[in-house]
Amino acid sequence: MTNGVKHIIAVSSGKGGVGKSTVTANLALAMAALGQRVGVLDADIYGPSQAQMFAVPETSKPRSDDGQTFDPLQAHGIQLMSMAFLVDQKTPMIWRGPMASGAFQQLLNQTRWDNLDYLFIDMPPGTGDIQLTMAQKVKVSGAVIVTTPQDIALLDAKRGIEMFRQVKIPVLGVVENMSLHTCSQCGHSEPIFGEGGGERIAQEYQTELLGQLPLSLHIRQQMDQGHPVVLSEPQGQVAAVFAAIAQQVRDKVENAPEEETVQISFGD
Ligand SMILES: Nc1ncnc2c1ncn2[C@@H]1O[C@H](COP(=O)(O)OP(=O)(O)OP(=O)(O)O)[C@@H](O)[C@H]1O
Repeated sequence: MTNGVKHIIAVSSGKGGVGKSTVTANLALAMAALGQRVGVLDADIYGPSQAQMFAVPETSKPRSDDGQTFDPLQAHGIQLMSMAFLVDQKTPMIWRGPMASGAFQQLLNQTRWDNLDYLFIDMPPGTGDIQLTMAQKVKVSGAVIVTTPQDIALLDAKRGIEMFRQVKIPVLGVVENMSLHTCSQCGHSEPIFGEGGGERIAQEYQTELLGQLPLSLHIRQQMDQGHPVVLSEPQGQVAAVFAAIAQQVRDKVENAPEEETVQISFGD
């Protein structure tokens, strides 16, 4: 077990830009609203965005009293660590790649998480080194797959589900983001990225559609300002969807049979 953490939940997407980080931040806050102690680890080395989403100033660095371990930052009641704190974002992508697994392990092992019930990991998109490192090195209670209903995103999401299955990490379900857009002027709703994709993929892989989130100007604006919608509109419809997703995640993890969370060994 990772020190100080009861359950690790990987939030993953096949394709970039489908809203994985937005879902991670809001889901973490929704889980905290259920009375759980929650942390977020931003492992998206190619575009760490959690610090911005939690309104943490760019210059913030985690404290290290002993030079070996880091204290996570605190934001909106969430313990936060990010690749962005360790890897200079001006370092070219091509160099960041090989550093990724090492930096990820460092974040996992050298962060002094304070008694967390849930640690949500914002994964880089795709099925690369970090995913494998995670599967090899830590016990993950489950993965949440984020996708838009668009065919191209679904195709990549399927690859993600298959990868988690192969490494024996239980897939807790699918979150369909940017499902429907309702025009703020005329009220007309349109499925800009297609319809029913999340449900189809959930059925195909015998998992569940955990929730559907609208494509909404408000979600984007609040996120950019560092006030995720779950915080800024706790009584709103979107917060209710996140609350329902958080409850399902908690129920699935807490009721999982012991063997489902057993880690396979790659014999490293
Ligand atoms: N439901 C939504 N409605 C409107 N905008 C959204 C929604 N979800 C996410 N966004 C916006 O889309 C952009 C991409 O979202 P986000 O960074 O969460 O995606 P990602 O999948 O984590 O991307 P990456 O793979 O690049 O890290 C952001 O500007 C975010 O505010």
